[in-house]
Order: sequence, then structure tokens, then C-alpha cells
Amino acid sequence: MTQSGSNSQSNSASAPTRAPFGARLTTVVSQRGPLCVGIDPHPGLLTQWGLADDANGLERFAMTCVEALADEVAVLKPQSAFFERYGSKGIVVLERVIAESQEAGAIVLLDVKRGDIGSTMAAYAAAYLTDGSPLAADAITLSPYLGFGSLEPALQAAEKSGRGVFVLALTSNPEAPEIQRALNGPRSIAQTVVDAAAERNAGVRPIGGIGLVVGATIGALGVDLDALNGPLLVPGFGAQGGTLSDIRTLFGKSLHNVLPASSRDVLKAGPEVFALRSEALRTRDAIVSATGHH
Ligand SMILES: O=C(O)c1cc(=O)[nH]c(=O)n1[C@@H]1O[C@H](COP(=O)(O)O)[C@@H](O)[C@H]1O
Repeated sequence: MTQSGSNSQSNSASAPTRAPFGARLTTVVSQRGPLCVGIDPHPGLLTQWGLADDANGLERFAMTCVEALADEVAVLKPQSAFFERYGSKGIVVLERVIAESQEAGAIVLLDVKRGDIGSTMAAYAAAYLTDGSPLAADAITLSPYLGFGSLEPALQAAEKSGRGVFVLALTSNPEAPEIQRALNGPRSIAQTVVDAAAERNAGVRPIGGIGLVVGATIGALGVDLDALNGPLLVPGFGAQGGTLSDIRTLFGKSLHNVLPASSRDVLKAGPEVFALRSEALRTRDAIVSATGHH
């Protein structure tokens, strides 16, 4: 089994089967460079790749991504909705993407953006963050808008099993500021999310397993990330207009924890495996030289 872990059964109810997520992520990023590629099988991309917009086309697309990227790129982020839209056949493909990417050494961040009342959150934690579940990934995205505390079952399941979470803090979409920049007493909502994550990550070495999502397109940071001690997933560069220079300017001394994420900008290089891999490596090298990451 690879260092990114697997969906294998745990030895006991409490023993983690793998190293803590922050340590695993740090190791893979130091080996492969700071890049997350999103596996987002948009219908338009399927067409562009000469594939049908059906479960067979999805499978071809997704497994080509795995073949091209899973043994080179640090983190792969399948977006669940693009698989769900094909029903059970799509979920079977998603299960394969998770398992085969992990076998090739990539960390799999399943983008499901979950957030629910505590008791239901426990069911999501069982589905995505618990050994033995066919959809268990190395990490998932979470939405904190039912209150950060409602995420507790997912945070506990992740910690217990060496998995991670990435909580939406400042998202890349234009509608985000009306909620995320709103004030909650003296702090913005986004800052309360940062502070809650920082509290959970305090003292964990090399970094904690509670990451945040901060889009490359947000303009100005407006939050203090100094105490976060966790990874920052940064989508929105490329297809959404964010640039590597935006990332460098935004994150300053938190730059070493930044994991830029790109989907369409890399995926449009397909369908040839070699071209797709080359585009991912070119993107990674551009990130390294723009951020001085390694
Ligand atoms: O959580 C995410 O991944 C995410 C958060 C965010 O603020 N903005 C954002 O674009 N994303 C996701 O990142 C991917 C961006 O895709 P591209 O714009 O094609 O690079 C999509 O899967 C989005 O759902």
C-alpha cells in the first residue's frame, strides 16, 4: 500500500491506519510539488475529448486523468457532482478513481462540500472519512455554514483515521463576500472559520489536518492566517481568472502552506495521456517558480 493510505479496514476502532493527514500531505507535496488537479468531467470537456456524455465517456475521461496524473501530481480532487449526475454508474467510476489514485501514491481530496446538522454530519463522516467505506477519500471539502461546530463528527472521524478536511473560508465565486465577509461581532465570518480551524490545528506538527479553502480570485485576503497551522487549498486560478502572481501577493508568509488547485486549465490539454501529464507538470513548475515553494 502507498503512503496515501487506502480504504482498508482499521485494526481496531480507535487506531489510525495511517499517519496524520498534515504529515502525509507535507510528504507528498515535498516529493511531487504543490499542485492539486481537479478531476471535473464537465460535459463540455467530454465532448472536447471526443467522448460521449454518458457513464462510459465519464469512465474514459476519469481513468485517463488517473493514468496521466496519479503517479505525478500530489493531490487529485474529483468533484463528486460530475460523477453523481450519471447515477450509480458514475459512483462506481468515482470509487475507482479514489482507489486507483491512492494506489498510485496521490492524495485524494473528494470535493463534496458537505455540511449538515451534527447527527447527519456523522453519516457523511461515515461515508467519506471512515475506513471500509467505498467512498472514503484522504480528505473532503466541507461547508461551515451550519456553524463550524456542526462539522465536529467529520473533524473527529478525519483525525481518528489520518484523514483531512478542507473547510470553505473565502471561496472563489463572486457571490461569496456577502456571507463570508459579513461581520460576526468584530470578526468576519471567514475569520471565525479561520480561528476555529486554527484552534484545532494548534500544536500539530508539521501541520494540522484541518485545511481551508481560499480562492485565488478573492482580491484581498482580509483575514489573518498566521495561526492557522494548516494547508490552504487555493482554487480559482486559470479558468476563473486567478493568477500565480495573485497567489503570491495574497498569501505572503502563509505561501508555504498553499496548495493551488486547477481543473479546466489542466484538463483541456487532454485527451492524450502524455499531453495531460505534461500540462500538469508545466503548471506545477510554474507554481514552484512563482511561489518559490521548493
Ligand atoms: O472547494 C473547491 O474545490 C472550490 C472552492 C472554491 O472556492 N472555488 C472553486 O472553484 N472550487 C472548486 O475548484 C474547481 C475549480 O475548477 P476550475 O475553475 O476549472 O479550475 C471546481 O471543482 C470548484 O468546485
